[in-house]
Amino acid sequence: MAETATKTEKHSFQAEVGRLLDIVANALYSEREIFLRELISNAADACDRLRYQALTEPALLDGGAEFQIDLSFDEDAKTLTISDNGSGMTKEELVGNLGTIARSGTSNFVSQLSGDEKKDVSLIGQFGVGFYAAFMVADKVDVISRRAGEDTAWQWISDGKGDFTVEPASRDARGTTITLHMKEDAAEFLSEPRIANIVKTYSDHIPFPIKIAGEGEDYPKQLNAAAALWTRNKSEIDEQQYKEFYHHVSHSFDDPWATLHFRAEGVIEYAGLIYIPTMRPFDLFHPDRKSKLKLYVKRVFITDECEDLVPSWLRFLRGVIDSQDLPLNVSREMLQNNPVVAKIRSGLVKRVVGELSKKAEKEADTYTTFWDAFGPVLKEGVYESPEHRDELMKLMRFKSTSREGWVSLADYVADMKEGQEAIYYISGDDQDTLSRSPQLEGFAAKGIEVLYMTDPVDEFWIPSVGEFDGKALKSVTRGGADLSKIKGAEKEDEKKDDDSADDKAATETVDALVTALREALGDSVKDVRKSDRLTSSPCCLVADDGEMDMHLERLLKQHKQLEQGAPRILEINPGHVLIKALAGNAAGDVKDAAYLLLDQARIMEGEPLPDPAGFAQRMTSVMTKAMG
Ligand SMILES: Nc1ncnc2c1ncn2[C@@H]1O[C@H](COP(=O)(O)OP(=O)(O)OP(=O)(O)O)[C@@H](O)[C@H]1O
Repeated sequence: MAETATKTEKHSFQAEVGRLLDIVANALYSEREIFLRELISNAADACDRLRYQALTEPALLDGGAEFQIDLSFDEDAKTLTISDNGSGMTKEELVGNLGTIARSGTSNFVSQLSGDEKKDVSLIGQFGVGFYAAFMVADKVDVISRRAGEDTAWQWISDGKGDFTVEPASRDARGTTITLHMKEDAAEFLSEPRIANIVKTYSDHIPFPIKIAGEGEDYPKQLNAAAALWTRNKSEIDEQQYKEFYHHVSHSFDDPWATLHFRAEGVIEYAGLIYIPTMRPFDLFHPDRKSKLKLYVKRVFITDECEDLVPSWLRFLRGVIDSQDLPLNVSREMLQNNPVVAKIRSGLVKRVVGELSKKAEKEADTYTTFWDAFGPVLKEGVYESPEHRDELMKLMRFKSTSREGWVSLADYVADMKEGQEAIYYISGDDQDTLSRSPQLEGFAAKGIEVLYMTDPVDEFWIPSVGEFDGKALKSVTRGGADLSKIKGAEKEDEKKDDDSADDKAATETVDALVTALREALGDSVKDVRKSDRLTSSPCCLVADDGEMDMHLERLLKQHKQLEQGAPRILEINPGHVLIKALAGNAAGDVKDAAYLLLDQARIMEGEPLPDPAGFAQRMTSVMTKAMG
């Protein structure tokens, strides 16, 4: 930062802003007209913010309590101006808000931008470009802003190429004026019909008048309806208007998957216009898990940080709640543990869960797309809000070993094999790796469906629920798997015939091998036993009943929440040639083989080897012997 004699300060954009600006200027070319929607949206937010602040500090409104947004253009100078009398910004706010992307998770987001236009456009859709959209149409932008309650104004100027300057300026009253110096190829926007059309399309619902300057009696002419959309009758609102309001409140580009517009009347009174988005926002799993619903009181914006308004497992909802019962001067602190807010919350949850249940049944296809985006968040509700557990469990969908698409728990249960008493699942990081797990082999052979649990949250809700419809949820990597009771699709010739004399002898030698392995491995394992769940792999690891699932243990270790895991049970496949050969030689030294089997099972589990050097030595020795 350098200060010159004219008090002009030069600042560089945060690196992420630079990359974002490149993409905004180029990739979003076909949707350029949204620059105006973004700037009007910011102006409206600034008016909302000041209206709230003025509830406790009325002097902030000195100079005019009516809010409005003014547009004007000059064809000769090639400028378009958007001016508001909202909160305005201090010098620090100008530098901070228009030079960085302050939102959490941003660097992560920008690092995902690939330079591939198509992909980037959809990512930006989750993010919203906001103010930076100005550079889609302008090669220079200047912003003059004066914070309500302050005397000085500041001017911010940039060509969007890496840096910006800030210097003192003058402005008659509070608010912000943004002047866009339009690019040669953006002259089309310097026309009243074009501007009027864009405002009508995207910003009709903005609750403040948006006026365009001009000559004659009709001017300044109001271009929008300027009525809060949620206060209007459903019959007066078309789909496009609902969509545009969604874009405004959510700051995203996708379309809503569901729209709930309602009015609750009774003990308490409130209106709601709530949306379920189509796309997962990039910060859905940010640790603060905050909801972004906007709370209004009698049409005055209060806050979008009212955590009690909606449980965190519905934090993907966007939209507005407007209460008639809360006092206008409600402070954000008063909203905590507030009985009115609690009632709104419970009504809202009921409504949303009801809508989801309806859609799950009637629009099964789009419902699974919803589930794919937001299911992992809804699953949190199963253990956070036990009162909704039953309904939420019905809403759950899973990928499984037996089907292409998604399956509900009810459908899983309906398709269970004769003799099957549990709902089987396997948990891990991704379906592809899980599908190759040795523990699934016996289930696959019998055609028993196993659900994939690939969301970290699965490790929490499953133990808290334990069952569905009286059927226990059972991990295929934990406890004994007595599959013999289940009538499967196994081919006749693959069935074990335990009665033959040969097999009896084989069983005895395998038993001897189990004992030898147990001795060789000592405390490295909890036990060694014959497996019922393996068909083609020689061995695998499983957790004992009542012990922590192996995947959860790995997760906790990764997050340094657990130092030492419990020893596992090594299961061996009596039908495998390697095990048969070892069993024939059980009287010999099985130590190397025992550790190689154990390490192999660990590798398949994706677990680090505690003694990689020992593993390499044994491997080398076995290979040398095999070749010699
Ligand atoms: N007209 C304005 N008046 C006052 N503050 C403004 C105005 N325009 C922008 N700001 C400030 O600059 C910040 C950044 O704006 P920007 O549009 O980039 O992001 P945003 O509105 O927070 O979110 P999004 O990127 O999703 O639009 C705003 O949060 C606001 O604090």
